[in-house]
Amino acid sequence: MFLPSGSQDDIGRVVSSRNTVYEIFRNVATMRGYKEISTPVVEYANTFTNPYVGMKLQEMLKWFNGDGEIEVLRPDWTTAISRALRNHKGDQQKWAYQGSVFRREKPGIESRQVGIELIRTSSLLGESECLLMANHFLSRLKAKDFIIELGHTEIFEELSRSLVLSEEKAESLRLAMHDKRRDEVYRIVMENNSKEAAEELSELVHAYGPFEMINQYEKRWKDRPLLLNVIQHLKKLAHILKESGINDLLIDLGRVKNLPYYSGTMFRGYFKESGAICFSGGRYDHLYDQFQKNVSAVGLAFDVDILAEQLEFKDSPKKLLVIASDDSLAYAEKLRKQYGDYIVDVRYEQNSEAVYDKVIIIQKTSEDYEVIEQ
Ligand SMILES: N[C@@H](Cc1c[nH]c[nH+]1)C(=O)O
Repeated sequence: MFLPSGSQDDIGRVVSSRNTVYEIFRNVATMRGYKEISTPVVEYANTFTNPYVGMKLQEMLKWFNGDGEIEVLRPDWTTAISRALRNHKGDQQKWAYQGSVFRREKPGIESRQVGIELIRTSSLLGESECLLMANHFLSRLKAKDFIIELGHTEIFEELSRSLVLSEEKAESLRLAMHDKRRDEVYRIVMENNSKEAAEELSELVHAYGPFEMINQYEKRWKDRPLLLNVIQHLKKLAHILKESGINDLLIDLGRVKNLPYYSGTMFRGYFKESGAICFSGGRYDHLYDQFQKNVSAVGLAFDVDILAEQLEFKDSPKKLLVIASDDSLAYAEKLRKQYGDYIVDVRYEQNSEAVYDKVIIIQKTSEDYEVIEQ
């Protein structure tokens, strides 16, 4: 009644967990040489809907401004950052950000992200840094049970290149690939009378599993230079990850892009137990074309809400309750020094809800203060 549907207040643990995620992210990003960047929450819709980006206006939170232009709440950091950095001079390659994005398709509308964007790096350096940073950050969050999935936009693009499909049909095909509906993929492609493509694409739906599966496809595509190149690139990337101790890798060679601007390697991180996606990203070398700039770029964003959910507070400090009065507030403040490693809560009476490791009462005597431990 007081809040629009999709908006909500949060209290206590969930807020603390998110803030812990933000803090650890900032620390890891700083220590890896990232520079922080922030962009406004309100932008022009066209920044995200223009053909270079291709996001859908229907999914954005939007309104008309006084001049009749459509403005939106930031639906995507990557696009906003490319706009912000389009004329940036200097050699900084690694950028880090934190804040909300707003998309209608997401339950809750607002989702909190922390993320990184790397520009003008060689492709292996940029992609491996994204995933090594993800591993570093998730380890700092003590989130060990995750798995990384690698995919590449060019496999589906190459195998469907020869098809002549209306925009609508192309979208249905992409959707069927995304949902792994093999029969539907076969049916749509057969409408095009392309038996070979229908077989290849419907088989691609199942090119999903442990990373080692990639060797099969390396053999299968040995005479197809473009596909072979993609496979060898993914193998090199996986090799760097494995050498760095990251062994839980999957491939999804049939993956289609979840954001229109991806052009190359894509990656996602899943929690094994819940299957929740904790990060998602990829290469987008053509996003800067809209500014007549040729900039290679790759990045990923972490879902703060998902990360915060699985955070455990193992070593939270002990709690002290100081019961004071109007006369002893200044004295109670002094006690904080003495109990430097405690969480110190000053109140006038007991708290019926919280549990404390220690409770002390300050009583003012005629001369001084008396501290009584309970
Ligand atoms: N902006 C993407 C993540 C990403 C960052 N950089 C590249 N991709 C998302 O919201 O899913």
